[in-house]
Amino acid sequence: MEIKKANHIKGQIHIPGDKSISHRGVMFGAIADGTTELTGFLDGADCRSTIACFQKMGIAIKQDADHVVIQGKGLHGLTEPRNILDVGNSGTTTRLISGILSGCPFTSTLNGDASIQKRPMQRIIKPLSMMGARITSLRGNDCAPLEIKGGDLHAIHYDSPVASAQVKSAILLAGLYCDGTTSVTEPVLSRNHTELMLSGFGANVTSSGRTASIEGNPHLVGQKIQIPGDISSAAYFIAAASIVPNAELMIYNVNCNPTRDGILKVAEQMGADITYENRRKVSGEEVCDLIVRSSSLHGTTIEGDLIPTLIDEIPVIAVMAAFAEGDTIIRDAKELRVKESDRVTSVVENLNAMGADAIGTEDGMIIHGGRSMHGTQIKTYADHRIAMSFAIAGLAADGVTTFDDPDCVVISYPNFYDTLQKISS
Ligand SMILES: O=C(O)C1=C[C@@H](OP(=O)(O)O)[C@@H](O)[C@H](O)C1
Ligand SMILES: C=C(OP(=O)(O)O)C(=O)O
Repeated sequence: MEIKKANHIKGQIHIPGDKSISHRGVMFGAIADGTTELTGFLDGADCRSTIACFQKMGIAIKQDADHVVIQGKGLHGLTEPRNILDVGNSGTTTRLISGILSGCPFTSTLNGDASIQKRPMQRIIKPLSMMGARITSLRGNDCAPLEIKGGDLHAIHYDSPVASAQVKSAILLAGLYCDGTTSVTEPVLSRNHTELMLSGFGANVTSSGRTASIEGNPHLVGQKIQIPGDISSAAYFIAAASIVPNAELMIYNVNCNPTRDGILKVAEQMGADITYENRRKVSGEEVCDLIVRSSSLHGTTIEGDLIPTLIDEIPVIAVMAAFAEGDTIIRDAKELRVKESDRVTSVVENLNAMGADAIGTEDGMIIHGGRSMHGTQIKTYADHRIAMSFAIAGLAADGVTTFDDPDCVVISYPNFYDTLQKISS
């Protein structure tokens, strides 16, 4: 894959389904009674890992591209898997499924690729163990592989030290298997797809500020769910249309849930030209169409409550910052260091290799924008978001940009390069 400097961007695109919502649709469908039908499902490697895990526990799931039908067996219908559950590269699969497995009276083992074996799991092991699950990190390093012996849980209130929807969701899902109310308070509110979707399936979920609560033993009923496009995937095209001259791009069907829309706020704060059309609600989620045109961007500060609303978009925001005038400061984003790669290091290293002036900090980075940028071979660290972010940088940099592992985009956006080619020239 080679990316060359683009002279303009034009067109209309539909981006693939939201990854977070796709995972949840499969998981909640599996533990609901009856049929769940998902349209707009993200046919990416991470969501396929989630499907495969539930198939191994006796759930019939048929997938045809972005259409998925799940024959749910109810809260207590999963069967003990005969083999290891392979979570692949997916942190969301690992942490959410652990919440469900904690409630199931059998033993299971989760494992995944080299990246997942380095991601921190103590953050779910601790609260799920407090609820009564017996979870062992088999190599004693608080990472996968994990062995989970579930059953006999009790409700807790948990003050989470980390703003993480994966941690919150694991606890709420385990709470389904408890008598009474389970609740989680986060330091900063994280994405709320679990709360919205579980309540659509019939659970009694309430949210008040940074606290989400769930009543145990609900009757979950299969649903028809239309999954909106992923704002984390739209982010690459929002950035591209903002930094390439002569751009006008229509992006249809973007999930703009306020717990996910930080990229839009920050892009506008940096001077991006974004028009919103056709705001609507689809299957409980806010959706809109976007028109993005070229603009001249300037630096900004990104911190605090905004961080969880754009955590996965920081790599591409950093790229925008390198093409903006002035300084961009990103702080309170220590979580970047424990994603598919250490995204402080992987972003800063690649930006500087392209000619930018970026410095990594303990919890973020500082980018002195407006330097002259040139193509290079990008080190993706097998991280889909690094590959896609630097493909966008390549569109606005001089020369040619290549990648050591371009195919890692299959995790969240298999057709990424096709769509990029279609709209840029
Ligand atoms: O719940 C989810 O679907 C996700 C939550 C976020 O992770 P954390 O919960 O670790 O912040 C995000 O980075 C990830 O891509 C998806
Ligand atoms: C962090 C991500 O996903 P996960 O945690 O599910 O691996 C991501 O998609 O950027």
